[in-house]
Parts: sequence; C-alpha cells; structure tokens
Amino acid sequence: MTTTHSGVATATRATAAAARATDLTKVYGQGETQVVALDAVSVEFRQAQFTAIMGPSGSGKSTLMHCMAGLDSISGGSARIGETELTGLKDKELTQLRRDKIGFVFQAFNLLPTLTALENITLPMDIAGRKPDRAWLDRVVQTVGLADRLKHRPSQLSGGQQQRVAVARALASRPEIIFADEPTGNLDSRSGAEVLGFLHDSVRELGQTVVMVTHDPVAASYADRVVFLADGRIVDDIAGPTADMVLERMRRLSGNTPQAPGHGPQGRTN
Ligand SMILES: Nc1ncnc2c1ncn2[C@@H]1O[C@H](COP(=O)(O)OP(=O)(O)OP(=O)(O)O)[C@@H](O)[C@H]1O
Repeated sequence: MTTTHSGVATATRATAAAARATDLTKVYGQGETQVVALDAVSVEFRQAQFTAIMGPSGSGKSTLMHCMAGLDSISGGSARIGETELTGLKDKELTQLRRDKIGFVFQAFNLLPTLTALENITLPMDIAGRKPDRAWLDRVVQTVGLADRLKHRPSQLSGGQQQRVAVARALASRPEIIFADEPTGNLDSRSGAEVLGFLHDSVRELGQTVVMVTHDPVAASYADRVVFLADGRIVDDIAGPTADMVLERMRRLSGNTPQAPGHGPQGRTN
C-alpha cells in the first residue's frame, strides 16, 4: 500500500491502466543527426494514480508525454490510451481521441482572456458540442476551489487561480487521463503548492489519472509514484516519493545539483 501526500492510501485501488507504452521508441532525424529520444520504453499509468515523470534535461520526458498523448508520432512499439492503440489512427481519429479522452495542462495557462473562468472551463466541451455534466462540473469547481471566481476573467485572477482554471478545464470532460507538462513552472511556490494540491485532490477525490512532467523534486513529492528517465530509458520507479528521495535520485542521475526541497512549492519533505 502507498500512503499519499495527505496520508490517504490510494495506490492499491488503482489497478487498470489508463495509458500504456510498450517498447515505445522515438527516433528524431536520420543518419548522423539521428537522436534516439525514447529507447524501447515500457510503462503503465494506472487509473486514479498521480505519476510524476522526472529526469535530466534531454532524457525524453516531453517526448514520452507527447507520444503517449498522440501529439507526436512513434517510431516503434506501441502506445495506448485505455484500450485504444494510437498507432494507425488517422489524424481525425487522433484529434477525437485527444478531445474525448485526454486532458492537458501546460506551463502556460492558455486561457482565453475574453472569456470568464467558467466559459474557459467549458470551452473544449462547447467546441465539441457536448453538454457538461452539471453535477460533475460542480464537483470539479468545488475541488479546485473556484466556486466564487467563476465570473472572473483571467486578468482578474492570480497565476495560481488561472492554472486552477486550466486544471478544471482539463477535468471538466472527465478524461481518461490528464497529462500535465511543468504545470507549476510559471508559478510562485505558494501558488504552485495550491495547484499541486488540487491535482492531487482530483486523483484522490475524483478518481482522476494524472501524469505530470516536472523538474522539481517537491512537485514530484505530491505524486503517488515517480518514474525516472535517462537517455530515453526508464532507470528508476519509486512509490510514495518524498522530495528528499527524489532529490537524491536526481543527483545520482544528473551529477548536477537540482533545486533543493523548500525552494519550490511547499511539499512533503519527510
Ligand atoms: N523535434 C525534435 N527534433 C529532433 N530532436 C528532438 C526533437 N524533440 C526532442 N528532440 C531530442 O530528443 C531528446 C529528448 O528530448 P525531450 O524534449 O523529450 O527531453 P526532456 O527530458 O523533456 O528535456 P527537458 O527537461 O529539457 O524539457 C533530446 O535529445 C532532444 O534534443
């Protein structure tokens, strides 16, 4: 059993795979300029689990996320979202899969300035012509603590609140999986901690599956599990991470000194 950030055991209830890569290989370029960004990576992201992906710069974190989210083609092996194999899907089918089954949170909040928070949250569903499930939307809004900010426009919200709107937008359609790429990269430590707390709550309280790329050991400590990449391969995989455990692994991998715990968003250090 794994005890999470808030002391609630969730890992054991997570069994089925929300996404899976098998011998996933990604090669960029040809001949002398060829780069093997992913070298036969096999990994599974289980439902209702929060996974952080870490590794030195250039280790393949973004490539893994992009290939698994159908944002980039793969050179070999396979990638699945739920039971759907991404290889062989036509562009239109991939677009539909991303729209229906995947939520994205990026470092930049990507909100539309002329829309209110609520309109931003429901925009992807409005575009898809889908009616939001009211009860679910209410729960999402409560979970991310935005109930009294729904009529505000992005410019009237703090950075942390804007990123919470982006998290709510990703959650609104109840995707199979949310991929978050450095979601706290633009936030101060307090706002970062808030957003990580909400991502964590969305896993624990709403059963969401979240996969997050981060460079920050403290951010990773909010996850149930951390997968480490180096040179396009998975080199470590730890459950119930603390910032100190992650920092120590990062040090071993990179030889550099990454950010010390306490300088990023406040997270678990014990
Ligand atoms: N479009 C591309 N064309 C050629 N090489 C690429 C491309 N995208 C990534 N790479 C290479 O693939 C490798 C993995 O890159 P990737 O961006 O996935 O690493 P990362 O771990 O996310 O790095 P960072 O932490 O710096 O964002 C690197 O060597 C990178 O230079």
